[in-house]
Amino acid sequence: CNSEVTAYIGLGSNIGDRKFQLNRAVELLKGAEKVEVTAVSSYYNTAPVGYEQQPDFLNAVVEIRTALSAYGLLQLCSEIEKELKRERIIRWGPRTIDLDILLFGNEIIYKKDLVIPHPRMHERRFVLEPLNEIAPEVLHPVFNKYIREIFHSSFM
Ligand SMILES: Nc1nc2nc(S)n(CCO)c2c(=O)[nH]1
Repeated sequence: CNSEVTAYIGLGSNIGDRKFQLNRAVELLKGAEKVEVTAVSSYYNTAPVGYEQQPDFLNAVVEIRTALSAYGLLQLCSEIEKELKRERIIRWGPRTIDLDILLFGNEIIYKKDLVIPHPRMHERRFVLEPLNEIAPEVLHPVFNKYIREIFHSSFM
């Protein structure tokens, strides 16, 4: 397995059939070239963070093994978002899905269009709870703390 990494993607949806939306995103990741889905967290209903005047989200985290580069994975995530936003079932109207790259192996990337680890993941229970469920022993390469430590310390 030349140059494959384990990466973690955060999924979030708060418009339309949220569960269907997350399931579709997982299916599209499973069907993607150079991507193997190795774990999917439970789906968590979470209160909106940032802008409160919107519906609750359904959030999850997916673990993948991938031979894609970080930019290749970013491209795949935006393709999946576009694909799902394009799909419309009349009764629900627009669908919303976000795919955020949380971790990409131990890589630290700080570019205008790509920052990894995700800069706000350590402040977000809607990320930490599903991530801790499937990857408590993963090390955050910037904080050098295990996900379970960050998750538990975020409730001090
Ligand atoms: N609970 C919750 N709040 C959020 N605020 C924003 S922005 N987002 C979108 C993150 O990409 C979320 C989310 O996914 N879940």
